[in-house]
Amino acid sequence: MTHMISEIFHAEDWQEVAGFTFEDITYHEAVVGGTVRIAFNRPECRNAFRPKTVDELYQALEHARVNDAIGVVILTGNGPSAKDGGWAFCSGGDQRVRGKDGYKYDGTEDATGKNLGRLHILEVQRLIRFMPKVVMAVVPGYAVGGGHSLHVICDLTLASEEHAVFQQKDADVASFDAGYGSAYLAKQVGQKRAREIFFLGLRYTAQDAYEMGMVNKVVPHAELEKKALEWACIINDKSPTAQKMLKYAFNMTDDGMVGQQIFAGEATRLAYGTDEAAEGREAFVEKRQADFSKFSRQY
Ligand SMILES: CC(C)(COP(=O)(O)OP(=O)(O)OC[C@H]1O[C@@H](n2cnc3c(N)ncnc32)[C@H](O)[C@@H]1OP(=O)(O)O)[C@@H](O)C(=O)NCCC(=O)NCCSC(=O)CCC(=O)c1ccccc1C(=O)O
Repeated sequence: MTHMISEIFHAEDWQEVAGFTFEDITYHEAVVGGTVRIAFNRPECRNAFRPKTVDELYQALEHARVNDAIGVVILTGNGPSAKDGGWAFCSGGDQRVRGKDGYKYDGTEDATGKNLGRLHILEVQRLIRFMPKVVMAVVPGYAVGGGHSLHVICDLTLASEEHAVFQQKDADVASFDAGYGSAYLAKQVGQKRAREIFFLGLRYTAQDAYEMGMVNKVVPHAELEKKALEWACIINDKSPTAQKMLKYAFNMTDDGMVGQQIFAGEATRLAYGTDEAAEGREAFVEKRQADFSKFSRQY
């Protein structure tokens, strides 16, 4: 018997990525190739993340990041909840395990053995931000708190017309995403709107979020995952180098020296592919003076 992943998941389009035994997420690769689907799998608590969830998410994202066959990562939430039928992308940090120093592992899960609290969802945010792939948030229900921040940091967001709810409740539970979740949000929707979203913590529909500029497309719920894979295929049909450089170019204006470093690193890789770079390397290895005289100064 096939285990149901999510009511709007199309099993024929995906195969499970081998080699992992995840509990809090599911991880699939598209049968057509080029795309992976990573999904929160705790629908009974609106896909809230505990430290174990974040560890698994980081592992899957890192696996996708270094896989050169992958161009698009779909990040979504499985559902609905068997308890009450509710849908969620992610409702942020699991408040039941929040301690004074961050979110706590239960019992033996803590690799340090010291039961140190974690806030490593921020490491996941950076992984999404800096990976040379298009990351698409596919929001079938609540995107709240740290879950809202995750959608903000993704390159694109598709949202369920019927069930998506965008809400920033950090301040209700005395938390604050003072990084991308707020400052980058303001770049998307404007300062007044971003401040409203955080200071009031109101609920917004997919259509509201689209009109504000933080959602790319509002999609009927039943078609959400098909549309996401369709968009992923369109993205993957284009030049991988162009797509990678575009993502880094979009990031660079907001990412300071790190953004410059990442963009420049990829420019260096492109330069390594030229005859000019080969001459520099070969001259060193052959212990001779490099001859760059035949190379153009065209710009
Ligand atoms: C999401 C809701 C608005 C949905 O409401 P509703 O449909 O009425 O469902 P409920 O009955 O409330 O929920 C069903 C069930 O799920 C449990 N649950 C929901 N969310 C959580 C959660 N976040 N943690 C634990 N449990 C959750 C709920 O208790 C119910 O359980 P039952 O046993 O069935 O009763 C609503 O659920 C809601 O408001 N949820 C809480 C949203 C929230 O406050 N999220 C945390 C915000 S803070 C945060 O995410 C910080 C993250 C972080 O690590 C961080 C750290 C440092 C800097 C930045 C960040 C960052 O923001 O990323």
